[in-house]
Amino acid sequence: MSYDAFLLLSFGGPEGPDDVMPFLENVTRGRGVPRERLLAVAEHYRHFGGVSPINEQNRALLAAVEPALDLPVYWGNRNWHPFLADTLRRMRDDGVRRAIGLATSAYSSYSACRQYWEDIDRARAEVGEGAPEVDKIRHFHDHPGFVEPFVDGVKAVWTPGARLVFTAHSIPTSMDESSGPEGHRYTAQLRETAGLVAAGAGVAEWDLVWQSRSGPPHVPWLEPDINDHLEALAAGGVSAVVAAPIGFVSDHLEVIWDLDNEAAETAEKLGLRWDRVPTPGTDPRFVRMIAELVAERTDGAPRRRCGTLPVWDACQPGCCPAPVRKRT
Ligand SMILES: CC1=C(CCC(=O)O)c2cc3nc(cc4[nH]c(cc5[nH]c(cc1n2)c(C)c5CCC(=O)O)c(CCC(=O)O)c4C)C(CCC(=O)O)=C3C
Ligand SMILES: [Fe+2]
Repeated sequence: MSYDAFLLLSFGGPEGPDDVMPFLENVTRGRGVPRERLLAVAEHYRHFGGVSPINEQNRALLAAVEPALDLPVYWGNRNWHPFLADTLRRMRDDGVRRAIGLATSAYSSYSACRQYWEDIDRARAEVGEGAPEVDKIRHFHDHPGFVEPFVDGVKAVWTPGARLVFTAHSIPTSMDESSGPEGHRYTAQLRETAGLVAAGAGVAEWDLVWQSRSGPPHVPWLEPDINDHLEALAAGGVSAVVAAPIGFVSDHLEVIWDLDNEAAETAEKLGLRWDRVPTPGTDPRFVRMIAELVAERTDGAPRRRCGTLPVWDACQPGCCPAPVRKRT
């Protein structure tokens, strides 16, 4: 297949205090997130002047990727400027017919995968006539370019006797059940990545736990939460924790608030030594990975990967379906 552009697809984040509530309303529209949760998360953003680091991180990633590709690069978000529809309109005006897209999510699940396909469909419909076609790059949870930066991060702070704890964004258990072609692929991929990172760092024992739970309390989400897990570890006599947020590709707000602030505070209260491993960000191996993933699609380059779960280029229709939303 030949493509005439590369498109980075991401979540988006506010870039000032006035953006916070409109951004959060975009994220949560029709998703049954309680108002109190919304207001609490708005406070997290306000601690950073209403600016999420995610947009700057995506600009940096795009700048690093551009010289590694033979294609013009573009960037469009789900929830904030530059919105995907505006980007697709600009691409059409630049003469782009068919783009290869990379979402800033390594894993399966509605939020991390199918929802990006829906974003693309909606944005193309909004642009209408001449809107570029967009294909999406496969999950990369087991690509060495994603795994190795975490391995180095763990090694850099490892102390014998510490507990290695991997974290990822919690999702509703129903969303995990319908993730991937046979279900539960979100948790399966995360376990695979965790095992690969732990093995690379030479650590035998590790845990996979969850962070950043949203949604109403009566809806079950993946557990345990990192904070509850720290309590359990401390009660069991553990004295040091190394936390590796393998659910994310950059140190955005879910990392710098939910881990560096909340979980670090919990650890301090419990007398636990706490080290948090960086995400890949613009690590040269991660940047090279993106070029390799594009080459898989354009030149039929072999897939470089270290896991064994199946991966695929195009998602089948039943994969990661949108959650059934009850109207109340
Ligand atoms: C799986 C997953 C990822 C990882 C994959 C990926 O990266 O895509 C992720 C990433 C992110 N989540 C982010 C922010 C938020 N997520 C929310 C809410 C939700 N996340 C969900 C899932 C995920 N989210 C879900 C199922 C919801 C419930 C609402 C719904 O069904 O959609 C809310 C609403 C308020 C609240 O937290 O309740 C916010 C503000 C940011 C931006 C951070 C920044 O600004 O720096 C990023 C990268
Ligand atoms: Fe989220």
